[in-house]
Amino acid sequence: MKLKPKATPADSEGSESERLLFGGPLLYDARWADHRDAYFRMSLWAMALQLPHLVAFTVRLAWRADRRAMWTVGGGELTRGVSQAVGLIAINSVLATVLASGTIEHRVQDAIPAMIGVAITGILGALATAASTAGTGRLEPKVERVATEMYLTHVVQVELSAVEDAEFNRLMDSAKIGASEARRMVSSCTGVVGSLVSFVAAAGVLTVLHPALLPLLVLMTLPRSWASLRNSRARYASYQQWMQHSRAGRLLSQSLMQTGPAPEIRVHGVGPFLLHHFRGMSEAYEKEQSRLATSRARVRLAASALTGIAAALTYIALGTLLATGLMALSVAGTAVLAIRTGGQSLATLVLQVNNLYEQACYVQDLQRLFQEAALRAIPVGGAPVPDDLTLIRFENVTFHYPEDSDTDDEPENADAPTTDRPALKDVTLDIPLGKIVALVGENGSGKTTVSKLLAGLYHPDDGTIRWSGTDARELDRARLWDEIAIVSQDFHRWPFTCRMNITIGRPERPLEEQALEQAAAYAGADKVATELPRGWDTLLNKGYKGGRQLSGGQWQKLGIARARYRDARILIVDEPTSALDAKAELEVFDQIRKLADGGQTVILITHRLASVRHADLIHVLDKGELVESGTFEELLAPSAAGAFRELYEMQRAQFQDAALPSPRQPADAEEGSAIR
Ligand SMILES: Nc1ncnc2c1ncn2[C@@H]1O[C@H](COP(=O)(O)OP(=O)(O)OP(=O)(O)O)[C@@H](O)[C@H]1O
Repeated sequence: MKLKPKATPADSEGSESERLLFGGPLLYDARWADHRDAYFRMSLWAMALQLPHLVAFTVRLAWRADRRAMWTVGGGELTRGVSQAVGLIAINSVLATVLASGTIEHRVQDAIPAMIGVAITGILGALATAASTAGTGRLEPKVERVATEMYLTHVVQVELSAVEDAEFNRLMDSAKIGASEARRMVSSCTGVVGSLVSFVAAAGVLTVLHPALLPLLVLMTLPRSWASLRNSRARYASYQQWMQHSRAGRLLSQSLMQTGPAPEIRVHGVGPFLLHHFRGMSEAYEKEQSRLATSRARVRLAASALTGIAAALTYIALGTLLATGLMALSVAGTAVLAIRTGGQSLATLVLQVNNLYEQACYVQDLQRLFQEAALRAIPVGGAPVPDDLTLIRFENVTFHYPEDSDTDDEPENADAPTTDRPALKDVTLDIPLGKIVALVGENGSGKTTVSKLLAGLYHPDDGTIRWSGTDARELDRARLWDEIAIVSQDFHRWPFTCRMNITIGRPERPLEEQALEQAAAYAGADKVATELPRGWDTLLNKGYKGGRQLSGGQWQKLGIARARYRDARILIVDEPTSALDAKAELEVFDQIRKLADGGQTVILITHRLASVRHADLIHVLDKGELVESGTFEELLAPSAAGAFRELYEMQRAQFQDAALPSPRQPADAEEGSAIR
């Protein structure tokens, strides 16, 4: 049986909401599933072969999580199954003795040992079940924690390009469920062991009673097995196809709940608009749910009909054996019991195997994520950063941002001029250590990209970045990052305390109060903390008890203080003062200058050209290319007449046009009052 996700013509175009808000259909189509995901091509048989491997994976997780609990669960289930088998044999013995010839007193007396056996196996079974339940309860959360930790460890170790890749995100989504499914797999595995042992016991007893009864029992459960497996597979296929759509739906609902967009949602009336689209997308998903439910009901109906026929056949066979004298009445009684017990065990076994199968699909994604993350992991080790670092040089660097690995469609607007334009093209520039180096240029000219490549977040497609002669690719990335502190345009506003928002700049070091005070004073963040109700301990997360919100400028001061606290050799500041008032801006630039005087390298990205007056070197970028380099004076020299001078003139003209009105003279005032 091979399943493909359903793709209707409407899916291929996407709903109105998908087109309007997300630019196109969000469903992964069947064609995608065909070549991207081997799972959909996997037959049930191939999956069944995979199952032991996935069960072994979960057992290893359980082993890592809590060995004692694992032994308790395994031992408990085995004991339960064995006591059930022995119990059946004891019941058979009781029935045979009671239905034999002789006086009733004698027959009951003879049956007492077997009855005691039945009671003991019953008590043992109950104790074993209790032990197994307690063990499973202890093991499950631990397995989920271990799986989640492994998941997160792999995710944080991948390159930035992987985190930005839609296909890797899809895998992360699916594998995240794998971590919680691994937890459920523990109880399913337990259930499989328990029901398998019970079934084997009942089957053994049945075979002894009459060999013909066993195949009939198996026949009874086959249709149900087929139905369950088919339905789980359909559910998983649908989940995979709709995953991105569901994520987008969650995005809409979260946007409506978050504090960030809340003011705009209210003032601009975005709420009803988003709600409308949320409803539209939810309704589309509801249709898919209904389709699944209808298909599930059909499959189950067919399975029930087949099970009924098989049950009838089994009881007819039993009746025939009785009628023809091939089976004694006592044996038939035990057979009915064994069929019932065995049937129940088999039904539970099928259900548990089915659960296991469905959970294994997600756990398989977890394993795939581990493999993929290992392939895309940031390499560990490498050359140390040279001690005598004096210069970082970009040599003919060309860089394209990585494409999504699943966007192999032709772009709709193939003539768009920027479609394949590199973010940086053949850029050669120097960053001397211990200096202030400014990167300027229009929006999208490549300034931030230069800083990201410098920070080792990406590698060039062509060309080389050399740290005092050593190719940055060969450097140990952890050591390279140790040299760098960043305040990016969109630095993260951690939803933690004010103190943590600064000291998280050096998370590996114990908190240093003095360094915190210094870094805060440097960026003017000390005043921000003083004005907060609980000072440094104020939680900066408005939705929580005692949580506060800061202004954009106050946040920016924390961001700058964080980078300062990191105390790295190279400080990258990307638009550091965009939200600061004029006084704070002057103070920050003054501090940045002092840093360079103290030997720190500052990479300053800004649109305020007057602020780069004190830079030792200015690189001007345009459409990803370096167009000018020099000092402020050199770039403004009349002979230069380049991009920098042009931009600077434009900014200066804005201020010149807005001449300050002269203070009003008393005579003017009188004149004014006369006019009034
Ligand atoms: N993560 C990314 N993935 C794909 N393309 C990107 C990414 N970041 C930037 N770009 C593209 O790379 C080009 C250069 O962007 P970059 O952010 O370096 O410009 P910038 O000079 O810093 O602009 P701004 O002054 O607006 O901050 C732009 O065309 C931008 O769209």
